[in-house]
Amino acid sequence: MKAAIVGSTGYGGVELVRLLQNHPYLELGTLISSSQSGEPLSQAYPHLSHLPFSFDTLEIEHLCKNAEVIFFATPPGVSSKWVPQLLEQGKAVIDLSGDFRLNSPEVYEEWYQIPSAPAEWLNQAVYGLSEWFREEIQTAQLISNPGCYPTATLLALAPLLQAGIISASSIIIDAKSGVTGAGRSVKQSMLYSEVNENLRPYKVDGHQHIPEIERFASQLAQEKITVSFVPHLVPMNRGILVTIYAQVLNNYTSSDVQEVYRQAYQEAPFIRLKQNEWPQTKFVQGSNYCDIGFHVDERTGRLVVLSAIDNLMKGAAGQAVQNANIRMGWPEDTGLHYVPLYP
Ligand SMILES: NC(=O)C1=CN([C@@H]2O[C@H](COP(=O)(O)OP(=O)(O)OC[C@H]3O[C@@H](n4cnc5c(N)ncnc54)[C@H](OP(=O)(O)O)[C@@H]3O)[C@@H](O)[C@H]2O)C=CC1
Ligand SMILES: CC(=O)N[C@@H](CCC(=O)OP(=O)(O)O)C(=O)O
Repeated sequence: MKAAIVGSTGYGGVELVRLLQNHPYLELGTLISSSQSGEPLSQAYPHLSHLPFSFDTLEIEHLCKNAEVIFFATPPGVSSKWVPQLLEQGKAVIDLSGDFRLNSPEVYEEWYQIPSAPAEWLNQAVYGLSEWFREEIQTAQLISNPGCYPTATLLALAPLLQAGIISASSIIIDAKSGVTGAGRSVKQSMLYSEVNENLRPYKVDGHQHIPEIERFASQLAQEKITVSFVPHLVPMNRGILVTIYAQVLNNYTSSDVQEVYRQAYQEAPFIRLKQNEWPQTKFVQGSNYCDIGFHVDERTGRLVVLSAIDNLMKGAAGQAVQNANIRMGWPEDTGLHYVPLYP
């Protein structure tokens, strides 16, 4: 099956190129760039000079002719303009951007500060948090891939919220990300000299992933949830670590929490429950795993949960391929087998 990648000059896009090279059922049909069309892939990424691809222009007819599934790895506000036309042509679309993750145009415009896709299209999107929306993904025409922070956060929180183990009003999320999370476009704040030897909190007064986390946490818990969420930029390329604090209800113990996670994820090939060491970004680098560990602090009555992912893999391209696999009825881990890197 042929795939198109729109935004293939970016970090999410090039990670999809890496993954599709080793996918037995998906092949690269066309790589789209709005700024470098006609240029060889190797010009943007010299390490890929073995692949005989040049970038193509973004046109509906070209996409439809060269792909059955289309990945958008573009900044906010791009996919919402193109996806409705592709859906009308019967194509399957997996969108890595935030354009279809919220169900209210007003909420999207408040947090993203740009025009939203129309509500009718927002309502067609299925949220691609693979482990929790598998059934819906199987028949979706438009899969809205989750944000990187919401992926790490919701995978850690969902089992606890469903089991009613934590107080829904007590959730605090302390999140850290590597710099590839900000994309490849040039920004002064992302210069080496600005980022290196620095630990930077940002968007402390409101990050666009808050409404996404709250929407799906509330849906999974079946009650309204608000969270405190503070992201930080860490001087490393890849990786997200979130540390979540919440009040434990009814004196639930460590073994209760362990059992809740075990049951939730016993058939989830990419969730690893850590018992003998804490999750770390290095242990998931380049992989589609989400490593989860926890500690029930009996002294304070609080649960601390740690969740680590690679932002470009489980947080973006890896989960997008996992969703394509689920959608097409292939084994969920097709093309995602991982040979660990260390150091
Ligand atoms: N980086 C990450 O860890 C994660 C990113 N995401 C989301 O995925 C999306 C892609 O992120 P990322 O790869 O990091 O971003 P990058 O900035 O690295 O890449 C985005 C690409 O989109 C293309 N693009 C820009 N403007 C347009 C336009 N108007 N029309 C068509 N294409 C355009 C650009 O390519 P060109 O100019 O060549 O067309 C660029 O290469 C974003 O929405 C991001 O928020 C989600 C989860 C994690
Ligand atoms: C380190 C860093 O800057 N990360 C980005 C993640 C962006 C992202 O993935 O945004 P959407 O998924 O909502 O489009 C940020 O915090 O804005």
